[in-house]
Amino acid sequence: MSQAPLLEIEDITVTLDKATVLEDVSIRIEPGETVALIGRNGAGKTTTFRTVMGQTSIQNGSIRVRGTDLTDQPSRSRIQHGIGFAPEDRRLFTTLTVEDNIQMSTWGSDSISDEEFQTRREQILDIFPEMEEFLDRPAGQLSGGEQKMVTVGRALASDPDIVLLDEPFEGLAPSVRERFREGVERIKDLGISIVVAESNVRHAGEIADRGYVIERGEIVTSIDEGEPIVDNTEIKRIFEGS
Ligand SMILES: Nc1ncnc2c1ncn2[C@@H]1O[C@H](COP(=O)(O)OP(=O)(O)OP(=O)(O)O)[C@@H](O)[C@H]1O
Repeated sequence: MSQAPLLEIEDITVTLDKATVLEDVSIRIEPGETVALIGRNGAGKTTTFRTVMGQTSIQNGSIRVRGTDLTDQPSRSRIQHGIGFAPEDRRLFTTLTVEDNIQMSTWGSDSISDEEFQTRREQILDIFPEMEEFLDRPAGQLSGGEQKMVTVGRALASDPDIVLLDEPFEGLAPSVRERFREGVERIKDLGISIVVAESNVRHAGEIADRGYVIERGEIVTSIDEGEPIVDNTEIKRIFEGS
């Protein structure tokens, strides 16, 4: 019998304020993969991630991690099952230090001891050594790029098997973006699966093994490993109108 996928989003439909924002969205992620969820602004990427994290109510469908159904579980349980999330809007506690923001994500978790957290902390600083410089500063005093770094660090603190990165490169200066790309490569090297939401096709093509294309809340095509992302026909239609 084949093993259940690491993350399986099956036929999810989400209605917000009477509008259907996601319709029958299905995505499967296997261990160690980096997969892009590509779509224009408003296509439904953030809502997909928020639904995986239990932050929206779901009309239909299921979310499973290694075959365990988490559809009705709270966000905390999803984190404990190994899903980390770096939201686009960051959601940091601006008056708390970076260190506290990161450690808070493990509060209430039975599965992470102080010792394990120290190991995670070292791993995070290994991925983004520059964070050492601002660990003691309130998160609200950091630049946008630094704050993004903290959200990724926070997503890694709970020892995830998979992280959801929502537009991690958006708004970053080219040099900072390059640092982020290196950071993402390090996360991959740790064997952590990544789902990256991207409205920038080139960025998606640079880091993802394969992809799903989302348009108006529906997955319109998937791009297999080895197939070019940037030159995909549906991508061209959506992004270039050709
Ligand atoms: N709370 C809400 N109530 C009603 N509609 C919503 C709500 N949240 C999102 N939407 C709508 O759902 C659609 C998908 O939004 P979503 O944020 O998931 O898109 P996205 O692909 O992540 O784009 P972006 O990167 O611009 O956030 C949009 O049309 C948006 O206006």
